[in-house]
Amino acid sequence: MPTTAAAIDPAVDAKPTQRRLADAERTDLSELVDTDRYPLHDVDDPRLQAEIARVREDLDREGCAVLRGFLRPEALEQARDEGRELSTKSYYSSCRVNAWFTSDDESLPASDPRRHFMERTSGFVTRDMIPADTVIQQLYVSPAMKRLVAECLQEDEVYEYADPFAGLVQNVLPPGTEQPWHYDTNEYIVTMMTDAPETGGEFQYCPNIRTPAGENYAGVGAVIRGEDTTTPRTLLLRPGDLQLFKGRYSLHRVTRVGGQRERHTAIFAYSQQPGVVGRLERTRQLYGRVSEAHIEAEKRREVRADGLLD
Ligand SMILES: O=C(O)CCC(=O)C(=O)O
Ligand SMILES: [Fe+2]
Repeated sequence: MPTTAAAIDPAVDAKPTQRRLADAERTDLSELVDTDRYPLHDVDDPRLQAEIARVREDLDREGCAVLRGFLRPEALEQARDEGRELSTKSYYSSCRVNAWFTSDDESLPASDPRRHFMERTSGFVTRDMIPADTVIQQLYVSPAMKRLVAECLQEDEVYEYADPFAGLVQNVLPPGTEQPWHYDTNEYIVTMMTDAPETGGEFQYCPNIRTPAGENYAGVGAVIRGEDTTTPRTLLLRPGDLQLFKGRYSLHRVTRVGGQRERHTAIFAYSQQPGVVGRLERTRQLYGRVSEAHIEAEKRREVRADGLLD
């Protein structure tokens, strides 16, 4: 006769699991998020409305906003421990890049900022490696989180990436590494540090240093060469703060990490449309491998480029 766990110990049945799993129907994040300050389950709550209004203002003004103390202390402790465990699965790549990620152009004078190359080390743990019971995976898929991000960005809806790797990643910066000055290709990113280095690893940004009307090479060059130290702002970020950042026009970097401890940041990637999958070559470059989803998405793009289907 088969015996079930419940038959042996009735308490098991009464308390099936302690750990919550990522669930795209779960709106109540009160175990993880400081919902006294950010009552995510009720978008109409005046406390949340006030926070959203402030975030919108900050984003409009300087492309950067922070929801301080977003995680509850116990959830932060869990996220930090999970991040430390996950970091052993990081894929690292290093390359020399300029702020635009373009290749060297010898026709330009040596002093041009496009010829200023900096060492960039990326360490990433991809979504497929991040278990469903981790704090960051639970947050990423929750409708309450998506609603918050959509409200802050004044979008109707935001969606998880369909990309099996890139939707949620943990960014790992070991001591001695940095993310040099750059712009993002995404309109915005949502991030949360889960572990801070002992020294360095500071997020610095130059609000709207370029605009759709111009690159402002002179101004950008002065920052990149370290001649202009007054334009960059340093944002004090603490583990458990949620950051929204629009990086298309605001040059930014993470300074070199010092001390013994790594810097861990969760990056929550959302899009305006469902079904987003990253490009094949870019995926290989960033994560060292690709999935069937990337290969198939690339094939569909090629078909579309021919104009033969849809
Ligand atoms: O880790 C951060 O705080 C931001 C990193 C960044 O700029 C990026 O991933 O593009
Ligand atoms: Fe960036």
